[in-house]
Amino acid sequence: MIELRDLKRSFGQGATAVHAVRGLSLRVEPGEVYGLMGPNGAGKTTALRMVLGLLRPTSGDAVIDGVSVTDDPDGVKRRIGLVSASAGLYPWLTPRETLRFFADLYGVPSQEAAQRAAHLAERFGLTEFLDRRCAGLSTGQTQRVNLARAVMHQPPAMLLDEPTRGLDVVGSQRVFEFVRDLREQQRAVILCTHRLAEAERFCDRFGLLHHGTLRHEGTLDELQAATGRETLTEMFVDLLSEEEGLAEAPTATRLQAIP
Ligand SMILES: Nc1ncnc2c1ncn2[C@@H]1O[C@H](COP(=O)(O)OP(=O)(O)OP(=O)(O)O)[C@@H](O)[C@H]1O
Repeated sequence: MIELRDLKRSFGQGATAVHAVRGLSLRVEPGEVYGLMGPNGAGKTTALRMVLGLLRPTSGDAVIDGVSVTDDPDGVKRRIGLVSASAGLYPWLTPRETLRFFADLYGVPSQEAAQRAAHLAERFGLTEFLDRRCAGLSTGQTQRVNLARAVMHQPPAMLLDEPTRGLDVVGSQRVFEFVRDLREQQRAVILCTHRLAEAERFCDRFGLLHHGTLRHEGTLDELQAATGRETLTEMFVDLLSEEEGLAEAPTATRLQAIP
């Protein structure tokens, strides 16, 4: 399970401080895919970096599978897998070496690591380029190695940050299958993406983040009932328009903030 407890993070101090995350609380159960959505600058990356133990919260905590990130950031790293569009691979390693390297990093015994690597290579179609240097791989091939690498240590929690960015239809489809597998394997998943239509299809529940606070949370049905809008895109337009004083929708159909 992933639990964020009143997580806050500011950068700088005084009048020029940026309050990137202003008290974020949410819970993702095993087998649930949670879409953490928000416009540019909403605070998604800052929140994910805190959950990963890469950035210390100003206050609050994130608890992964019972382990607190503020008490035991290394323990949390062992329990989380990350897939990020911006995470590169070591160019001088091959995919085979990459999988073994990450297995070592997470303390997976070598015989088990070899078995998992073989299984994942098969599952993600890496076999034909398993011994080629990662520097020469295409974007789609790199992402397949990234997906395999992220689950080498079989973490109970997964963070997916723009996992389909730069991928073609086939590459994106592979990511969706990966997400389905994660759900079936009872992992708790947070997915951040700007591709709202994709998110609607693949997430069980959503949190709409804006200026570092969760403005709405629920299943798509619940969000539709609360906002009077059909799609996440319409909800986002409302959210942004509201802020800029451009909203023309009558009050009853405009978004209601979480108290
Ligand atoms: N290291 C930093 N120093 C100062 N400000 C920062 C830092 N990191 C993030 N911010 C600010 O915090 C706010 C939230 O940024 P963040 O990257 O978390 O947003 P995001 O929702 O991930 O945006 P995007 O969708 O564009 O990636 C932004 O105003 C950003 O400029």
